[in-house]
Amino acid sequence: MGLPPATSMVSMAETVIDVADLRCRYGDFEAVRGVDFEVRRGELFALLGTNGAGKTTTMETLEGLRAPFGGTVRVLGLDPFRERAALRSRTGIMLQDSGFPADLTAREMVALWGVTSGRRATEDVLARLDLQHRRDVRIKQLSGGERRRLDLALAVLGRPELLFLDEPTTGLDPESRQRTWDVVRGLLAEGTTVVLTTHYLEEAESLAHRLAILHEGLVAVSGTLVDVLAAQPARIEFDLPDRLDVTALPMLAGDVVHRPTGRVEVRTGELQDDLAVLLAWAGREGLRLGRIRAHHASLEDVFHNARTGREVVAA
Ligand SMILES: Nc1ncnc2c1ncn2[C@@H]1O[C@H](COP(=O)(O)OP(=O)(O)OP(=O)(O)O)[C@@H](O)[C@H]1O
Repeated sequence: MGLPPATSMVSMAETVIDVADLRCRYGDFEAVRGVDFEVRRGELFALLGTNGAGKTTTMETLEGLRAPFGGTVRVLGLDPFRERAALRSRTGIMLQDSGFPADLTAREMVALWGVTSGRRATEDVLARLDLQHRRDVRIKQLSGGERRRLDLALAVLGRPELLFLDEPTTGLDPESRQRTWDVVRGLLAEGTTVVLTTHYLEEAESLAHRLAILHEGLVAVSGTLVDVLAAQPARIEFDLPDRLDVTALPMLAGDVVHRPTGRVEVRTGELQDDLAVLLAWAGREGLRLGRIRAHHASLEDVFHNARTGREVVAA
C-alpha cells in the first residue's frame, strides 16, 4: 500500500482547535451566536470582524478565560475552561493590554513570567524581539512599540505549541510591524500554530493560511485565504474618455458600474478574458483607458462584502 496523495495528507493535518456551535452571552445578550471553525497544526488562523463582532469573546473562550454558554470548544484536545491548567504551559497568549508591573525591568519580567507560566526560556527571547539592549530598562520607560514587543517576547517564551495574538501590532509603526510579522513567520516556520485577531487586513492577508470573518456574532466568511479570495470577483478599473458612455463598451462577462467621477469599474469572475476584450476594443477604437488597473479581490473587498451582506459572485 502506497502513501496517500499529498492533497489528502494536507486535509489530514491535525486539528488543534475545534469550535462547534459556540455561543457566548453577557446576561441576555448573545454576543456569539453559533460559531464553527477549526485551526490546524502549524497554520496561522486569522479571526477577523467588525467592531463588536465577537472576536475578543471568542478568543477569551479559546484561551480558557470564559466558559461558553453553548456549543463545544476543544483546544489541543482539551476543554480550555475546565483544563486551563493543563493548557497553560502549552499555549502563549499576547493580550491587547498585558498590564505588567511597570517597575520591573524587561529582564525581570521575563524571569517572573518563566516561573508563573511554567514555560522556561530555551533561548534569549529578548534578543529574538530585538530588545536585548533594553533588558535592564523598566517597563514604564519602554516605548509603546517596545512594550508590545516585550508582550510578544513573553507570549513566545519557552516556544509554546499554540500562540494567541490579540491585535499584536496595534499602534506600531510600519517598521516595528514588519519586524513583528518576521518573528511570527519565524515561529510558523518552526511549527507553532497561531491564532491572530487584527484590524489590519493587510496583516491577515500577509500571514494567514485560514481565516474567519465574524459579523454580529456569526461567521460571515471562512476558509483558506486562497479560497476566500478566489470566491470574490476581481476588478478592472479605468477612466472612460469624456466623449463616451458605458453603452459603448464591448460585451463583458462582469458587471459594469460607471461612477460619477467618470471611472468605470468592472466586477468580474473572468478577469483575463474581460481584460483582453477591453484592451482589444480600446486598441481597435484608438482609445486610451486612463489609469487602468486590474486586480484580484483583496481581503478588504471580502471584508466589505461580509459587512454589507453583499452577495459574492463566484470567480
Ligand atoms: N462585559 C460585557 N458585558 C456586556 N456586553 C459585552 C461585554 N463584553 C463585550 N460585550 C458585547 O459583546 C459583543 C462582542 O464584543 P467583543 O468584544 O467580543 O467584540 P470584538 O469583535 O472583539 O470587537 P472589537 O473589534 O470592537 O474589539 C459586543 O456587542 C460588545 O458590546
